[in-house]
Amino acid sequence: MTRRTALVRRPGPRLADGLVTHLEKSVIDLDLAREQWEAYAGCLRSAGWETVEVPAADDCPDAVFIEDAVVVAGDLAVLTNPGAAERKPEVAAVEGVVRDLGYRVERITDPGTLDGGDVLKVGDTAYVGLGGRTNGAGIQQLAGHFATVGMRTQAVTVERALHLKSAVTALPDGTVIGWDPVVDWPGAFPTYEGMPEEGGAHVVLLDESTVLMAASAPRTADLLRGRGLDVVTVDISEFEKLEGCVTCLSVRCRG
Ligand SMILES: NC(=O)NCCC[C@H](N)C(=O)O
Repeated sequence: MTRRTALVRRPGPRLADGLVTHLEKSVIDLDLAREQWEAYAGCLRSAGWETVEVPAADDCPDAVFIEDAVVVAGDLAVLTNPGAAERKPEVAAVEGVVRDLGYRVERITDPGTLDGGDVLKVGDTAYVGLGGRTNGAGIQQLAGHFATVGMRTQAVTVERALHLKSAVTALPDGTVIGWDPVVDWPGAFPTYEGMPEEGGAHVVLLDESTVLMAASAPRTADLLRGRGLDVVTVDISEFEKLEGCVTCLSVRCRG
């Protein structure tokens, strides 16, 4: 497989009813959210990614955070079993899309729960957040599935953030970056560096030298540019109010 396809899912009319766990609820501007989502998808396409829309799930306020519904690795797509009951109906419509893309499909089932936002792949290691949304049974099931594509799985406790990838992501060279106040176990990663802003913990790898980041982390963007990376920024303020970040608005399928 050689592909650079990104799954995305349009925000629905009930976006403002999305869950918040570590933040106070604030007013969401739905029109602005829709514009920001278009701009985000446009950034992916400008960087050479084909975007594929998963059918909207308008009854599910958080469906736009498509990363939580499916995890891909090699030829495998693992449909998740989200830890929040409200989000479980988001998963069903993803299956047809990943099958059409040629993926072999497995799934996380009860009593296991797992949100894709808890899965950080770095090389052939998948770090998986054990916390509010993902439990030990979910991680065990994922480890079994990932073993079939040569990925090893390591659990990392997450207590101060919604998901592991709300706290840390990885640069193209494998360095794990995070925002120290919400990183429970920096020592879990071979290399870890704290970034100066919360939004600076989140990068989407567009290619080997380019990352996509939220506009809310300008100091981190400068810092990463200083390290020789190309940095593309996009304003996702309406999704940040719902504890979303750049990673959770797409699923990158590389092969
Ligand atoms: N992967 C992610 O970080 N997803 C963000 C999900 C935010 C959503 N409001 C939720 O609480 O599930």
